[in-house]
Amino acid sequence: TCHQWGYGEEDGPSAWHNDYPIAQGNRQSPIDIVPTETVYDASLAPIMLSYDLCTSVNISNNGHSVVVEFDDVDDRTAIRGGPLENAYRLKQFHFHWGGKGCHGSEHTVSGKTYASELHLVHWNSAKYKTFGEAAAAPDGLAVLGVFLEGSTADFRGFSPKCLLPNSLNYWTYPGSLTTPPLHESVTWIVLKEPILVSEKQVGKPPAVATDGEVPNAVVQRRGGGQKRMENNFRPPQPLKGRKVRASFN
Ligand SMILES: CCCCNCc1ccc(S(N)(=O)=O)cc1
Ligand SMILES: [Zn+2]
Repeated sequence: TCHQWGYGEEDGPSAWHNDYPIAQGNRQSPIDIVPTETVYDASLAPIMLSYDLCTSVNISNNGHSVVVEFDDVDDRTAIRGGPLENAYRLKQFHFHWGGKGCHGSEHTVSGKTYASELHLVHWNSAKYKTFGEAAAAPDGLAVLGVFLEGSTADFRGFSPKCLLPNSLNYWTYPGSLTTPPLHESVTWIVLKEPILVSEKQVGKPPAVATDGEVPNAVVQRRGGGQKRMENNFRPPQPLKGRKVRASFN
């Protein structure tokens, strides 16, 4: 069978190891972040985001999420500092969400789930020539995770900068893609402070699939061909001895 995966009963996270054995690897994501078990590392630099000259090129529903892609021909739009040794170039951002109520984030904080989680995906353009190459390398990607919870928030323009909270305090740990191919290539940087988005925005999944083309994330939804894409989050994975560092005390 070709690599069809989703979030349903048959093809969801508990089945992914059949096609992607790395699902049971030693640096899988997401994880449950337990603040009292994190280690404050004073040598961790602040993260620096240069998103001012970012050029989004498209938005698409890939059957697993809504993805906004960026023009990544140069380091204009990049993340630096933090646990990173050089600039990582912004490739895309996307979201993970639930259905009703407050579960939907991938990372959890002492078991607390948020309504949704934004992932800003960057790749190590200093060491690799393409995103695909970087995505398979242990130091290839850096994903900035931002929790979203309910109320109303500004959403002017499309600069990812307006999607960020006031504080850039973060946790960081070595992990993986949270969807197949689950490559263990991600340095995760998860911001502690959530941003606020409106209940109706988070509760209501994005535009339904266009008629006829029903992405696989929708196909296995039971309840009679509902057109909603929801619950596209992977549950927390074993820490396997990894250290989670905090940039703040
Ligand atoms: C070489 C093919 C890789 C495509 N994979 C994209 C991708 C990017 C980010 C994440 S996430 N959810 O870990 O940020 C998952 C999957
Ligand atoms: Zn993601």
